[in-house]
Formats: sequence, structure tokens, C-alpha cells
Amino acid sequence: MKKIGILGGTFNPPHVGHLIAANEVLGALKLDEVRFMPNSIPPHKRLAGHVPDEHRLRMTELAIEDNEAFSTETIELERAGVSYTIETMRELIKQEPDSSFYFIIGADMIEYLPNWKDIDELTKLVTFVGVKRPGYSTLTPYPVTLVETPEIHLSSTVIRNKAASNETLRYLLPEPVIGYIKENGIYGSGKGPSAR
Ligand SMILES: Nc1ncnc2c1ncn2[C@@H]1O[C@H](COP(=O)(O)OP(=O)(O)OP(=O)(O)O)[C@@H](O)[C@H]1O
Ligand SMILES: O=C(O)c1ccc[n+]([C@@H]2O[C@H](COP(=O)([O-])O)[C@@H](O)[C@H]2O)c1
Repeated sequence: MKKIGILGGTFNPPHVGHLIAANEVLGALKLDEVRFMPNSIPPHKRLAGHVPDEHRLRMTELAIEDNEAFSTETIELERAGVSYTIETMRELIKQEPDSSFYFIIGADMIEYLPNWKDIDELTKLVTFVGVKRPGYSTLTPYPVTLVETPEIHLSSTVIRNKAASNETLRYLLPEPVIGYIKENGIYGSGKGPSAR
């Protein structure tokens, strides 16, 4: 049975927090692969900055291009609308009945689990894998397999703010993604002298 990790996210933009979490879980649980799955409309927050799906997908592709164990999963972008994980996982399991799925979440999402759509059914469809994130608790009544990873105090929000004020993004996300953000003026970046 193939063991497939899924890291769902808004990826606006993807950053080293995502990459480190995915890679650590891949190794710790001996997964065959991890798929980075950009959502369409996030169920629980507004998509900041009106960044088109195409840009979030392309940034995700660029972020993972040097790792053959990583790929993108576009099922939610194709479905469009609000990306409820339960609907996605029902569909993926139908498509790949011989695989087992490990849904990777940071501690902010562990805290939010009680609010996920059909959470009790979802916990039976996937193994939730949790990673720590500074400022959030990993204590939960739901079944979550915790994997110890280096804690990365970084969010896409911080990166959007830095890009908007033309601060350096170096080392916070892969260089090809930084180049893409600047070339396309995403997050209001690329104005004034480059702080790369
Ligand atoms: N620094 C981090 N450490 C651990 N997990 C993270 C980190 N950043 C994001 N994640 C997890 O990755 C998944 C996707 O996160 P998402 O794309 O929303 O990034 P974000 O940095 O939380 O974004 P934003 O700041 O826009 O809310 C979520 O499960 C989230 O908990
Ligand atoms: O299905 C839900 O109710 C649900 C509620 C909150 C978050 N999620 C999913 O959790 C993943 C991380 O969310 P986000 O928006 O913080 O990147 C992403 O795949 C979301 O679609 C799913």
C-alpha cells in the first residue's frame, strides 16, 4: 500500500516552514511521497491580496521542483469553490483506493480541527499528522500523529508583508519563488530598489 502525504495549504506564498514540515514527515513516517495541495477558497480565512490561483500553483511548483518526492495535487483548484478537505479526500480515495493518506497540518490547524467540516468522518479517512508551530498548542482530543520537527516561526503573512515593504526574502523561501514574486510584482513587490 502506497503511503501518500498531503500538505494542504493556501501557499500564498509557500515557504520553508511548509518544506521543512513536509520533508520531516516524509522521513519520519517513511512516506512514498508528499503532495502539496493548494486550495481554491480556504474554508476558514480570506485569501489575502487577491492572488490568482495560477500564481499560487506556480509558486508551489517552483518551491518543490528540486525534490522528486514532492509533487503538486491540483484537485481542489480544479473543483473550485470552498475547499472542504472531506470532499477532497472522499474523491482522492475513490481515485486511489489502494493508497493510505496522511494529511499534514501545523499546530494552528490542529487547534482548528473541531471546526472542520465532517471532522469525525475525516479522521477515519486519513491519518492526521501534526507538526508544532510557535504560538499554537498540539493538544487535541482528535487522533493526530505528532511528528517532531524543527519549529519554524514563519508564515506566508510575514512574507507578504516583507515583500510589500521590499524587505529581504532571502532564505525564507526558495530562490526561484522569490524571483517569481519579484518578476510578477506579487504582494506589491518589485517596486523600488531590490532588497534581495
Ligand atoms: N511555519 C510553519 N510551521 C509548521 N506548519 C506550518 C508553518 N506554516 C504553515 N504551516 C502549515 O502548513 C499548512 C498550510 O499553511 P498555509 O499555506 O496557510 O501557510 P500560513 O503560513 O499559515 O499562511 P498565512 O500566513 O497566509 O495564514 C497548514 O497546515 C499550516 O498549519
Ligand atoms: O475542511 C475543512 O473544514 C477545513 C478547515 C480548515 C482548513 N482546511 C484545510 O487545511 C489545510 C490548511 O489550511 P490553510 O488555509 O491554513 O492553508 C488546507 O488544505 C485547508 O483547505 C480544511
